[in-house]
Amino acid sequence: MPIQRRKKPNRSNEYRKIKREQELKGLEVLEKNCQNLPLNSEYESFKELPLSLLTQQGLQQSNYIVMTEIQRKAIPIALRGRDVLGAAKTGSGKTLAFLIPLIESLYRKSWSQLDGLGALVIAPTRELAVQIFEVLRKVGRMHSLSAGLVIGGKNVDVEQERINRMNILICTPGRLLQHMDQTVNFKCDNIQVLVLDEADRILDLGFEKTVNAIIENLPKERQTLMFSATQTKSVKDLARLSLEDPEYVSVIEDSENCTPLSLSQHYLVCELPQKLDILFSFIKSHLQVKVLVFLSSCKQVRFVFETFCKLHPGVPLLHLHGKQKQTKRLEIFNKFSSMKHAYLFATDIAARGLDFPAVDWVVQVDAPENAETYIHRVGRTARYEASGHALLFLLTSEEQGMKAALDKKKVPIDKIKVKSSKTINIQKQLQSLCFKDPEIKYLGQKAFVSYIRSVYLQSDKSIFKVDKLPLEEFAAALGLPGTPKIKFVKKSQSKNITRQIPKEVPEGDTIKILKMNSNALSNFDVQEEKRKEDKPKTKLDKMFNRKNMSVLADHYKKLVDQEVDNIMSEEELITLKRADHELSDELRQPDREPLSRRKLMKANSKKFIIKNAPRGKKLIFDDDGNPHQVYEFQDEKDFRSAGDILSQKKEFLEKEFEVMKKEDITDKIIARDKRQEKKIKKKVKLKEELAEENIKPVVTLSTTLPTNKGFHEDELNKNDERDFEESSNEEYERSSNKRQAAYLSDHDDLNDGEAPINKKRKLLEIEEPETLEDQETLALKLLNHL
Ligand SMILES: Nc1ncnc2c1ncn2[C@@H]1O[C@H](COP(=O)(O)OP(=O)(O)OP(=O)(O)O)[C@@H](O)[C@H]1O
Repeated sequence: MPIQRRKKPNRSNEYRKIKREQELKGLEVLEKNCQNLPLNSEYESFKELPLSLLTQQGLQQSNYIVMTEIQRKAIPIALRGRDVLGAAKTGSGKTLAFLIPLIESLYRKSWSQLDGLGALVIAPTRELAVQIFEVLRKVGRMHSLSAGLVIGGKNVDVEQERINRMNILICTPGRLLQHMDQTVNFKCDNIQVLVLDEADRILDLGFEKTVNAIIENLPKERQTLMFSATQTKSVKDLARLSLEDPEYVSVIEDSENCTPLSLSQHYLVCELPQKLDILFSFIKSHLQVKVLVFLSSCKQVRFVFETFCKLHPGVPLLHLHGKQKQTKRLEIFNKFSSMKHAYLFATDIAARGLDFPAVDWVVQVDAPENAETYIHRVGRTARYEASGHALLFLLTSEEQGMKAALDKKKVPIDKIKVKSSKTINIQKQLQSLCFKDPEIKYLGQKAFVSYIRSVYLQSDKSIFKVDKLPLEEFAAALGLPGTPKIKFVKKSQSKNITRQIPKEVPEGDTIKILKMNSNALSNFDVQEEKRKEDKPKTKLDKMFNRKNMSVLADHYKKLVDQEVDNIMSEEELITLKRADHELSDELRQPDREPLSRRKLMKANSKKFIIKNAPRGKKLIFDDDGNPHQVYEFQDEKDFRSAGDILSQKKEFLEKEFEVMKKEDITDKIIARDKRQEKKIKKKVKLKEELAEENIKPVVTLSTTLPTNKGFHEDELNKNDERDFEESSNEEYERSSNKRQAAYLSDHDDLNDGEAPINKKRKLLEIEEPETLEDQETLALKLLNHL
């Protein structure tokens, strides 16, 4: 009797099974508790909520114990799976209010890497996305979910490789849409939770179309959470479209004002030329503090930063704006976060969501575009339970309009007076800096133009009045020897100028300029009379118009000749809202003016053609003989600023290794195809030769011999083909495995299963010939055999 073996109990398997059952039971209970969570209870701490142990541990280790008001109200609703539209003051903890439900939702669904992307968080700026990512890393540290940051400014290929492995993505809208369009296998059809942080800003930045396109790519059955400190009509419109029966949670409406109670807010009224004197005096009298200073454009920020650094105020100065490289921006963000006493000059890039710890003051040297931006800017101080101060500089012409806008938004702000006796005048120092350093002068000119333009572009004309600005005095206050040329022309003349929009401008931007001209040019237009300017008037103008002049000529050209270009390149302007963020690179062809006969003849003259013929470009050839532009190669300064040499080298080698790997695969495929082609040719030739000698070829895999009687030639050929297919599929792994062939004489009997050698048959096992040597050996063997 056969002995029946008893199966050994596999302890680890059983243990795992029991554990899994317990986990599932735990998840069921958690789900039930969430669904039955009473919403009107006054929860105080996170412990009172039905959260997973892993989240509880993450919160505890990050010192998040007691909930803030928005967390108390929003988290229970979101845990029940409802959509939430949340509004709460700056610094009140909205980030956790959406991150906790997001993590818990995926956890309760036992989300794993196999399930793919489960949650998306969209933020308006890269810095904010990085910050959210850091909070997620802190509170989600005990979970095994994978999370990635998709924010642009980095290599798309690297992101493309990793993006498909993520469960949670924190991203900026443009880059996310780019991946949706370009990344193979990037799937969003399993998304469970979508978060839009600072939704109003996303829309303000002109990302409405992008967000709509993203939402269209997401499954309808999902939870959507939208948060901001300010809610605009456009957010409510978006909420109506993308949220399903949302719960509106607001802790602003209940309170008397919409800024933190621990924030003291003041404004002062001054004239434009006094602004920098007052700012410098403020810095000199507040050295032991951490201050965020807002200015209206990148050029303003750069000029104030560069000049104030040279004036040595006695406190570290930093600057942050959108024209800096991403790595630099993050470096400054981290540096300012870690510093105790410092001044950061910034554009509105730092206005939203950023959580710099312990900022004492927010000083707004240039007025915000509206009350919402004011609320977000001052929200960088007095965060969570800290206190803070805010100071706003207003021009006399701005006071009434801005005060009314702030009152309407319930912003408690008091007026203070500036003691002129205590103000330090820095005009002479700035003049001397501009005189000594053309770069500073150039920056000053650009700062001047960009400020005037930013005022001109503001949409709220009840606050911003460009015609009230004292231009000459302002230029002098910046230390400039003269007032940069910004001509104000009448509306009719501006029409001509808009037709001369350069080719390179994308269609969206063109529309934007046209719109601006049509609604904002009732009295003035910040354009110069292009036609007149085309002809150099004075010797100086001629000199400046000559190419290859010093840097100043270019600066002059940029300031005077290319005002239109400048307007369009200034993306950082507060009110310059991008009309179209689609990834299309269609360019608009400008309308061209008809040429006169004289001009036409001139254009066709030989001299003109030779003079204007395209010049050859200097190219550098690499090792493979491919040409490159000289400036494709990075200059040393850029190279050094990109990080230390070793890590750059490592990164470079890794990238090149990836490229080599891909190239290797292509080479292998080409080589394989060539080999196969060669083999087929040889086989056909061999078959013909054998047919002449009355021998039939039978090709088998090395170990098997056919046992069926009556293998017809067709079948043999089929077998032959299949063999090739197998070989092609396994080529990479088994390219060294050689197949063997057996050649049988026509009257050999293969039927009876006996060893064919016993029969009167000629069996010869040889290796498939691959090289010339193999072929010679095969020919010899065949000759011997015959
Ligand atoms: N429950 C909590 N306990 C302790 N600190 C908290 C809690 N919730 C949030 N914070 C802290 O409060 C600060 C502000 O939080 P957060 O950045 O989420 O605010 P916010 O409402 O998103 O602000 P903003 O509107 O400016 O984006 C952060 O430093 C955060 O660590």
